Amino acid sequence: MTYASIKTVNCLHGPVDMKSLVLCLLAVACHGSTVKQQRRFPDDFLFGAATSAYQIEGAWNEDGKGENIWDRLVHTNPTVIQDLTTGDVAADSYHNYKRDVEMMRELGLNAYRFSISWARILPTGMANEINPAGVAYYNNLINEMVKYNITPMVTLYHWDLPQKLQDLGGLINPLFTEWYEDYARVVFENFGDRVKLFITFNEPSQICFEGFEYMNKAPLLNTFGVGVYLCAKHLVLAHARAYHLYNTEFKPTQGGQCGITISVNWFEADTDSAEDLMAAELMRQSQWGIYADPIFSAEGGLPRELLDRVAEKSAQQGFPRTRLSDFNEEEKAFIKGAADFFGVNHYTTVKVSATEHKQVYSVPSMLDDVNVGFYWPEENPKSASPWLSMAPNSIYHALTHLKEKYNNPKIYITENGWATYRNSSLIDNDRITYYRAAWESMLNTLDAGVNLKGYMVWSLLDNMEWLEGYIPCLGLYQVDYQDPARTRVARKSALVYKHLIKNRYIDYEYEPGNLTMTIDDGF
Ligand SMILES: CCCCCCCCCCCCC/C=C/[C@@H](O)[C@@H](N)CO[C@@H]1O[C@H](CO)[C@@H](O)[C@H](O)[C@H]1O
Repeated sequence: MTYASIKTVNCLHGPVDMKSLVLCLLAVACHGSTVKQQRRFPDDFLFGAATSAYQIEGAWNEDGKGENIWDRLVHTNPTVIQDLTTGDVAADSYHNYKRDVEMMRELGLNAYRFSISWARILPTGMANEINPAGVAYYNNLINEMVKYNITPMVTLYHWDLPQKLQDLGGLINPLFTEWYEDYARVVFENFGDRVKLFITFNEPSQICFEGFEYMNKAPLLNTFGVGVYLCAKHLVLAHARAYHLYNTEFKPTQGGQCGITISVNWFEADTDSAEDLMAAELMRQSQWGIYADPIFSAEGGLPRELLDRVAEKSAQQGFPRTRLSDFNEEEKAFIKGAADFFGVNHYTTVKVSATEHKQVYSVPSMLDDVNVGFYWPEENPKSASPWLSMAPNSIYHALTHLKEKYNNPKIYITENGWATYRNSSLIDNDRITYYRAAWESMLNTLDAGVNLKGYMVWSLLDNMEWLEGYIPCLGLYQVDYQDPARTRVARKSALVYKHLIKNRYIDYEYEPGNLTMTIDDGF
C-alpha cells in the first residue's frame, strides 16, 4: 500500500513541542483539514532505469566479441534502419560505463537494469568458448555499481542472439533451450555473487512475433504463422530451464531471484460487446498470454481460446495438424510457477475491435489467427514513436488485470518511458507529464493491492531504438551522437525523477531551478 504523509500543516510555526503538535492536529481535525495528504511510495520501493546491450554498448567487434543478429542485420541490410545508422558505436557505454554509473549516482537510483550481450561473453554462442574480456567488462560495470550501492538487475537476453546460433536456426531450433541454459549457467557462475535480480528474456513477443512474423525485429523473418509459435514455445521452455537451473544450483548459495520480462501493454475492448471483449482477450493472449499463462497461471499451459482459434484456422487452411500445439503434461508441470517475479514492460494502451480497424493480414499468420482490429485512440497524446501514446491510467489497468489473472504475482515494472524527437529541448515537459501520469497510475495500482515492488524508467540515456535508429529519444539523459565522446546531458525529466526517488511522492509543483545534475551526499 502507499503511505500517506502530512505534507502541509499550517498551524505549526517555529520550534515544535509535543503540546503544540497535539493542539495543532486537534485543530486540523476539528476545523477541517488544511493538511494535504500525499500518497507516497514505500521506502523499499526499487526505483531505477533500464538499458540494453545492443542499444548502448557499441564496441560491436571489440575485445573478442562475436557477431550477433543485429550486427548482421545492420551491416547486410542497412536500409531497414530508418536513419541508416547502426549500433556499432551507439552510446559507447562499453567505454563510458563509469560515466553511466555517475549518472545513476546523480539520479540517486536504487537500481539499474542492463542486459548482457550473449556474444560478448560467448562469441559463438556456445559455452565451450568464454571471452575473458567480455566477462571483465560486465564485472567492471557490476563492481562500479555495487561500490555505490546501486542494485544490478540483469537481463540475460535482450534480442541480440549470437549470429552463429541464428545460423543453426536460433529460437526455431529446439536445441536453443540447451544453448540458452548453458549460457545462463555462465552468467550465474560469473555474476551471481553480486547480482540478485536476473531476468531471463526481455519481451518474448518482440522476439518471436516481431522477429519471426511482423518483421519489425531481427532476424526479420516472415515464417508464415509457424515460426512465431515455435519461437514462443522454445523461449518459454528455455526460460524454465534457466529458472530451474538457478533455483536448484545457484539460489541456495547466491540467494537471488530469477524472473522474466514480458511486454504488457494494455489491450482494451473498443466496446462492451461480447465480440469486442473476446477480441481484446485474444489480443492479450497472443501478445503476452502465450508467454505468461504457462508460467504464472494456476493451470499452466497455453491460453485455451488462442489454441482453439489456431487449430480452427489451421484446419481451414488444410494443415494436417494445428500450427500451435500445447505443451505436454510434463512440460506444463516443468514451466508452471517457474519465476520469482513478473517483469512488466508497459508503455501504452491499444484499443481492440472484432469488426473495426481491421487490416488485411497475410495467411497464415498470428495476426490472421487472432483476426482483430486495433488502433491507438486519437485523443491520446502522441510521442515520437508511432506505437507510443499516453493513455489514461494504463499501468493500473494492465497490472490490476495481471493481479486478478495470475493471483497477484510479485511485479517489477522493468520499462516505462516516453519518446521525443532528436534535438528536441532538454526542457522535456511532455516526458514529465507522461511520467507523472505513470507514477500516479502506479500509486493507484499499489492502492489496489498489486504486489508492485519496483520501477525502471526506459531509459537512462538515449540509445538506438532498433529499426527507428536514433530518431526517437527515450533517455533521461540526452546523448550527443555527433560527439565521438557521446557526451551525456541531463534533461529536465532527470531532475524530476531524482526528486521523486528522494521524496517518494509526486510533487506537481516541483520545478528544478536549473538542469545541473550533482551527486548528493551518500550516493
Ligand atoms: C509496432 C508493432 C506493431 C504490431 C502490431 C500488432 C500488435 C498490436 C500492437 C502491439 C503494441 C504496440 C507494439 C509495442 C511495442 C513496445 O511495447 C516495444 N517496442 C517496447 O520495446 C521495449 O521498449 C523500448 C522502447 O521501444 C525499447 O527500446 C526496448 O528495447 C524494448 O524492451
